Formats: sequence, C-alpha cells, structure tokens
Amino acid sequence: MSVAIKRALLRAVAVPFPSGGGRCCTAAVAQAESVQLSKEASLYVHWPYCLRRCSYCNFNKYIPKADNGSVMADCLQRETETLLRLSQVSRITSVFFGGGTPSLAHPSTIARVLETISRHASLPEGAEVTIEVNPTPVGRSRLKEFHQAGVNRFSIGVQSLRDEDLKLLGRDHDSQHALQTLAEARRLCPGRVSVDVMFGRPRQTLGSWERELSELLSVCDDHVSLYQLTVERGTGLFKQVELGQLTLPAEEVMAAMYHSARTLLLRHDFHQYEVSNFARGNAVSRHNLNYWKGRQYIGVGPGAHGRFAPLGEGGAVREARVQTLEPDFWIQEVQHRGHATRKRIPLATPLGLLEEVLAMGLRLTEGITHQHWQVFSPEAELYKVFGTFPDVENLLLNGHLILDDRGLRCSWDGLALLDSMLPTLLLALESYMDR
Ligand SMILES: C[S@@+](CC[C@H](N)C(=O)[O-])C[C@H]1O[C@@H](n2cnc3c(N)ncnc32)[C@H](O)[C@@H]1O
Ligand SMILES: C[S@@+](CC[C@H](N)C(=O)[O-])C[C@H]1O[C@@H](n2cnc3c(N)ncnc32)[C@H](O)[C@@H]1O
Ligand code: SF4
Repeated sequence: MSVAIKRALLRAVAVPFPSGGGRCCTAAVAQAESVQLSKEASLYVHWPYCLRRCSYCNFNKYIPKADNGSVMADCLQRETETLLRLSQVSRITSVFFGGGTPSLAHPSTIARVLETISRHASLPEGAEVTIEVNPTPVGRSRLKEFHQAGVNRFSIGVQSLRDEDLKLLGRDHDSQHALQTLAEARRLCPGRVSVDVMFGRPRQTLGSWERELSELLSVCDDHVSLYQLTVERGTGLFKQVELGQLTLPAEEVMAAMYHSARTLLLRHDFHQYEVSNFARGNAVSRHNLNYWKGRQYIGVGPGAHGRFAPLGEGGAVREARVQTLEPDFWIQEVQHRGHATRKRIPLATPLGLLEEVLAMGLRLTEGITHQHWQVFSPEAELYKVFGTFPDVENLLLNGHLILDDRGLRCSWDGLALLDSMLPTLLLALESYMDR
C-alpha cells in the first residue's frame, strides 16, 4: 500500500456495526455481502481551493489564481460520469464533498455533481450527502443553498474555540463565526452536523483543553471528530516548531488529552466508534464507515483517491486510484480524456487488500468481525492468521488486543496504541500469507 494513500486514508473517518454473532453461517453471508458490495460504492469529490493556507495543513489544496468555478464544475461532472461508467457501480450509497474548502464552491456545482450521479447510478433518497464547511461568513451564507442542492450533512471545521489559537493556526474565522455556522447548520440539518476539532495545539494545557471541549459539547450536534494536531513536514507549523518558535505539548500530555476527551465525550452520551470519531445515537458518518469497512469508493477531483474494480479491463481486480493533484493539470486531463487518474495500483494480491482491511478495520471500536474478514479472506480466518503468532499473543495477553467470537478489535486502552501495534499485526498477516 502506498504510504501517501495509507496516510490519507488513516486521516479519514467511520462507524459501529451490529456484532458479528455466531460464526456458523458467516461464509454464506460473507459471500452474499461480497457480491452486493461490488455493485455499490461511496463517492468522494475533492474541491482543491482554499482562501489561505492554514499553518499545519498538508492536504491537497491551492490558492485560486482566477475564478475557474465554471470549468471546475464541468470537469467534476465529466469525471464523475467517466468514473461511474468505468466502475460499473449501480448504486452510490453516500457522497462526500471534501477539500480544500468545498464550501467555496458554488452551490450549483454541488447540485450539478449530484444530478450527474443520479443520472448514471442510483442515489437513494436519504443517502448521506456531506459537505465540509469552513465556518466563515461565506460558508455560513451558503448553507441553505447547499441544503437545497441536496446536501443533508454538514462537517464544520471548528478546530478550536480559542481565538488566539485560531489565529496562530492561520484559520480564516474566529470562534463566533464557528458558533454561528454551527447553529445555522443544526437548524437546517438537525442531528446531522459534525464538528472537527484539533487538540495538542501549541501551548495548550490539559485543563484548558478540557474546558474548551466542554464548551464545544454544550453547543455541538451529534457528531464530533477529534484529531491530534500532527506536525507535517513542509508546513509553516513544522518550520516554527523546528526553529523553536513554538512548542507542542509533551507526548504524555497529548495522551492524557486524548484520554480525558474520550471520557468527557462518553459522559455526554457520545459513543466512540472509531479512533477519532464519536457519535450520539446513530449519527455516525456512513461515508467514512465505508472507508474503514474496506468498501468500494470512487474519488473525483484533484488528488482524490478511490478504491474500486474497473470492469472490462482484464477482470474485476480492485485498484487503488489517485487522481492528478494539481488542479490545472487535472482540468486539462479531464477535458482531454474524461478523467485524470494519475496512478492505478492493482490490489491484485490478497495480501495488499487484507493489509488495508486490517489497518482500516482496527480503527473501529467494533474492530473486524469474523464475517467482515471473511468477505475479503474466505480461506484464512482471523484465528488462524493472528491467534498463534507469538508477538500478537503478547498483545492479546496484555489486553490491548481482543480476539474472540466477535472478531479482532482493540480494547479501550489498545485503541490509543493502535499505531504501535499495527506493524506487529501486519507482520503476522504477511508471514501467514507467505506460508
Ligand atoms: C483537510 S481539512 C478540510 C476541511 C476544511 N478545509 C477545514 O479546514 O475545516 C479536514 C480536517 O483535517 C484535519 N486536519 C488537517 N490537517 C491536520 C493536521 N496537521 N493535524 C490534525 N488534523 C488535521 C482538520 O481537523 C480538518 O478539519
Ligand atoms: C479528515 S476527514 C474529516 C471528515 C469529518 N470529520 C467528518 O466526519 O465528516 C476529511 C478529509 O479527508 C480527505 N479525504 C477524505 N476522503 C478522501 C478521498 N477519497 N480522497 C482524497 N481525500 C480524501 C479530504 O481532505 C477531506 O477534507
Ligand atoms: S482550510 Fe482546511 S484544507 Fe484549507 S488549508 Fe486550512 S485546513 Fe487545509
């Protein structure tokens, strides 16, 4: 699996599932699920522009040189159409407009992409359609039109409720803007609004983080995504930290922040369903769940990635696909050949696919059920692959990992240590497949 794709995927989101139940009929159910899943996919649309660069961000984003909204809309429609045809998917189960700052896109662009999807596949009534919104006055003013265009879930990039921190991170909004945007989004889509918030920020203390999160929980809706601030190479923040101009909280403070946030969220009835994601009731993100469940998804727009099996090209081998990153080149390629897929990596070997299923699935609190594993690995069951590998046995013995009738999953403590456990698990998988 490419490191870039793995990291991009690890950034994304997910949900809980009913537990696996008995294992006697899992093979038949898994096979039926596998057939059904090949006809379905989620669809991600990347809007690559931002008004400015936040100091910590290394996502695929550009400051627009000119207003090319209309050509972008044409090309997003064209690429959607081409990739839908290539994938031969008949049903789109969720759509996610991410970025960059998709709330800078004109609402008619969102409407046009959704119409294109409906023309070439079925997009069931009520399917989750999310747009990420930067909580600026412009973002807020467009919420109603996005909703009218077909959006039924908002993901608001609040990041922090502390104005001095927002400034430090280079955000283009303040906490009042965020609160107003959140209130308007909740009015339009009650129960279907998510907030992104980052902890582990420069100069942040455990006490100030706990107070800030409590404030946020008193105003937010039913979904929270909680990210530990990562210092990414090549960003302004990286330079500031390297030059000693800014310091981040120590590792053990970060760990305590994550722990106290999980506890606080639970006290407010948010159940954790994934490393970074919490929901009240069933407000989980269906789209991101599909990523973590290893299901097919189509990526449209500059730098978008996808996972699907293009039919008619030598059988149905699933591929990891990445679209051209830079928007001007992406536009040229879409105009020239209908799509701008830059990289295609066939996931032809069972190992490649299973590595993804493992790395993604263990992010869910539910983990990987036997039935889910069997969809991708009909031959080698979880017990056989992981149950006898000595280093995995240690993880099971110390209680960070659980392997039982439900499947393989992290314990509460283990979830915080997933990154350090994954190499051992991947090694166990590799050595089993080498046999
Ligand atoms: C790529 S942004 C796009 C959404 C929107 N432009 C925004 O900034 O609100 C998606 C989310 O990724 C998270 N993110 C981006 N860079 C990050 C970093 N270096 N560390 C942790 N989280 C990050 C932020 O919480 C952000 O809301
Ligand atoms: C970090 S997640 C945040 C989602 C949000 N917390 C929620 O629950 O809706 C979203 C970001 O991941 C990236 N992303 C998600 N799916 C992607 C895909 N298929 N291709 C490229 N980037 C993707 C985008 O940069 C997007 O802004
Ligand atoms: S607005 Fe979002 S995508 Fe744009 S630079 Fe900031 S964090 Fe990155």
